[in-house]
Amino acid sequence: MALSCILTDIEGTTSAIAFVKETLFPFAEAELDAFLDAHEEDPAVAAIMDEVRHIALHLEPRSVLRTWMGEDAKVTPLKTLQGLIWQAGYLDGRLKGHLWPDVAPCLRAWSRAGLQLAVYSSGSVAAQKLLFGHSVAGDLSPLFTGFFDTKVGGKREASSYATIAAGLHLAPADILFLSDVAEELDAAKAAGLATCQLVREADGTQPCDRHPQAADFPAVARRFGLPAPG
Ligand SMILES: CSCCC(=O)C(=O)COP(=O)(O)O
Ligand SMILES: [Mg+2]
Repeated sequence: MALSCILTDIEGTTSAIAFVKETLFPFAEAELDAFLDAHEEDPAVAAIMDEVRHIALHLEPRSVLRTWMGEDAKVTPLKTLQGLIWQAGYLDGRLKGHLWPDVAPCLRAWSRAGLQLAVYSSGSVAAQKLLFGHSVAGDLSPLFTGFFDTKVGGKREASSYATIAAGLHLAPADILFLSDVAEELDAAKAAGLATCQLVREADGTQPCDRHPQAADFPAVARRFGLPAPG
């Protein structure tokens, strides 16, 4: 199998689920009202609020956003807004993007070897760039040539992966998708991508025997014959 691109999920794959659920999400929830009071008139924020009103007709938009936050709903306007709120936290140092220690060395080795790297997360593209740009391992954003979010579709829909492959100008079979979530891997496999489930003990991932499994990124490298850090 000649892979030319690694497409990676974030939560549960490069980064701890606890970082997303216990740091990022509470940060956005705590800052929501202050952020909206200060920025509701900004065109980007006004467009998000219009989208919320369009989806949840007749409901109070701030309450809708809080309900979605409570449900961890992967709704594009919420994910876009969270990214805008996190920006201030990353820029003033209150937030630092968590990465498991095995991740950055492998990403660097894979990029050095000429593999393309791309991200597909429910978090907005802006949020992805912030996490990798302000990560515990430094600024990794230049390693990536593609960032994809729910604007290409949901992560459990095969068509999203076909859209990503087309966006990267690659055949689906050239791309290896890494994720902890079986339904996302099923969708990627249905679109023709190679798949590998990250089963991270610390995250309590449920193993799925429909896909190759790896405990960390070096195990992905061994399983797929990819370069490993020297
Ligand atoms: C860009 S980090 C924030 C991740 C996020 O908002 C989220 O909902 C988790 O999505 P993922 O697709 O990475 O599981
Ligand atoms: Mg995940």
